[in-house]
Amino acid sequence: MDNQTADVDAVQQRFAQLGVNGSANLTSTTTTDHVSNPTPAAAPAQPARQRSAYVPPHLRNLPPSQQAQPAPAAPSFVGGPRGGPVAWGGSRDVQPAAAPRPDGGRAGGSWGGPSGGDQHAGGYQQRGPRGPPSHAKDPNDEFAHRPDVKGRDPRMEQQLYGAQHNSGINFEKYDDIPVEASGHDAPEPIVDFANSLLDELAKSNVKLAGYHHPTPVQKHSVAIVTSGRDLMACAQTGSGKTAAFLLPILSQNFKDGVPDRPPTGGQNYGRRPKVSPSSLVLAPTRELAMQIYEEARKFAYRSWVRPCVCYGGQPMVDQIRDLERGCELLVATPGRLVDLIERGRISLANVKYLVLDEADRMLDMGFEPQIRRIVEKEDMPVSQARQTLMFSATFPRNIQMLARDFLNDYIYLTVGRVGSTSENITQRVEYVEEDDKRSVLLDLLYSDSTNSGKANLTLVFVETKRNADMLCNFLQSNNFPATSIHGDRTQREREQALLSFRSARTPVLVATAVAARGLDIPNVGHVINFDLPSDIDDYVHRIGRTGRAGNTGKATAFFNLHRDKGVVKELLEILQEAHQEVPEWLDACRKEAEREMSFRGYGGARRGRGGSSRGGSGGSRFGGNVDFRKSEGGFGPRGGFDNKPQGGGYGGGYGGGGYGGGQASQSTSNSNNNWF
Ligand SMILES: Nc1ncnc2c1ncn2[C@@H]1O[C@H](COP(=O)(O)OP(=O)(O)OP(=O)(O)O)[C@@H](O)[C@H]1O
Repeated sequence: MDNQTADVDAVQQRFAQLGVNGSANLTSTTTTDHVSNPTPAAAPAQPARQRSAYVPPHLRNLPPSQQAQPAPAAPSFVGGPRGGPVAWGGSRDVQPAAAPRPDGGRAGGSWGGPSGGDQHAGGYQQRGPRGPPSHAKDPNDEFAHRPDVKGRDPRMEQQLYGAQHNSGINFEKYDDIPVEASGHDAPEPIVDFANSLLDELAKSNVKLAGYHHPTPVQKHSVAIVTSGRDLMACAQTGSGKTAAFLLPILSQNFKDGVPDRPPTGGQNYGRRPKVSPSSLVLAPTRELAMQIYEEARKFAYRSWVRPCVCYGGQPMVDQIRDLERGCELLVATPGRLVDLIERGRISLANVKYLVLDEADRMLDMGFEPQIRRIVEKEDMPVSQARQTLMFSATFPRNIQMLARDFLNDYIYLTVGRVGSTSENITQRVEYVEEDDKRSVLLDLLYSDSTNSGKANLTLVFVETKRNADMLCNFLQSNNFPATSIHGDRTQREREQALLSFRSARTPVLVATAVAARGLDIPNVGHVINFDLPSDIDDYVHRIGRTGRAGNTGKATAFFNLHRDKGVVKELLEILQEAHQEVPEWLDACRKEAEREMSFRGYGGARRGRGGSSRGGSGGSRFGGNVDFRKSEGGFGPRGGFDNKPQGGGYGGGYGGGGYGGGQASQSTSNSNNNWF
């Protein structure tokens, strides 16, 4: 038997063991054909089909006698953990035990963690006896004249900036995206980093990070924040929002100079002093918090600003120990931060810069009480005495209400249409019945692995934790190296799964919505919505895990009318908005769904939102690309609003259910526990 035949046999055996039943008509078509063109009428009521053994796409058009004959070599993923290929048919051991440590060997996986030695950009010189020696400053150093800037540390630079993934492809195309900044006296955007008002150390770190041009959101945000204004910014996924808030804040920190107070905040009535950061970033998920923290380390390099991160699922004692070594910029999830405040370990009295990243997600996850407590009921300075920034790719109206309470005379910045998807992502929607989903998924994974010449990672989203485990097991049992991430896995397991995925050891990650937001993983080439989410904003964030920073990516959604009719209208709008191909059957499904909903008396989209998730207009989701202050009383401090929480729905958009009574968080907090 020659090698090729052996490969094909191996592939055949793998698929033969699937226990996945392909339908009769599926076996005679290509991947695309069998899923994308059902007639709308036929789609909901598929005839009973005879089940047969799964036949991979490359063999489908051959007569049965040839189906076991030579075919393409077994697919492989290039770029395994040590740069070598990882064959699909390789080991089933998907544990990332010996994965490389891009962080230079910190404890606790790729995310490191406060307990894993001192990995802080600003902290390495403050280390105790076990740390490396301080790096003396070269007299020719460009910062030789600045006592607040430390010497260079090549090892640290390698750790922080070693693996740059910004390809720069299409990056300039961002300049075509329409930008709107509303609010009075919005400052002019910067043109480039070099000529901006950023502190010189910030500029130097930007260069080290490999950022040559600012993205549109960065151009505006740098100008707005350095001019001292509050900001609410909406920009597409992957468009550089993290640096858009970290850079100007750190730059302001550098300009402000080392504060004239002890790094740990001073008096605490005989107890250990409280940690008292000057910048606080709140993020919804642990993984996102870690990611922001890692970015902060890049931009804080050589400075006195020491970033720290705190999130649940990790021993509090380690985090406290790390905080006590000094913390000027704290990235935290709201729950853990409240715990630390309750234990008297953190004071917010010195906060000058407050950021809420993915604020809408935090509300959806039920964090509104914690956020309001942190911002309004502890010792944080009032909005006029701090700068507050809110960032997200989507901005439902309830978030605008939060902005009204937290922000002061802010600029509302939209880059592109709010909630739109990047045109760098090619989106496809395939009609797939529930029973066929696994089989179609295998087709897609198989064809990706044969077509792609580079290390492409695939992220598969499902709705429930249980389904994530089951699908992951299914893929593993078919020799597709996969791992999973969801809320029932321990933090360590979650971090290991991400590390394993990032390093392409397991190039398929099955995830619930816990991985939908903010995660920035290079080389995610394909996002598959195995289950479409019930909220279209989640769709936008999920597919935004690919096509980031000007790179291209693709997204495939499995749609069927039985399950997904609630999102069909908004999905269609998103496709049109991003100039994507809209299958005719999808439009027919929309009509069918609308007919059914009007028959049942639905007011609009699901979850009690009586209409669009933006603007509350009840119409198009893109009707709400507006600063709501425009329609409700103009700008200026507080925009002329009273500060009371809203009682009922907003403009008819939120009165129907989950968002009534100002309790947006509670209506969906359970879903966080059960689903993610
Ligand atoms: N000016 C820039 N030049 C080159 N790369 C950049 C620039 N700004 C950001 N990036 C890179 O782009 C990627 C995406 O950035 P980031 O994670 O901040 O996006 P985002 O807008 O926050 O996305 P999401 O909405 O999904 O959270 C990151 O890898 C980041 O390092």
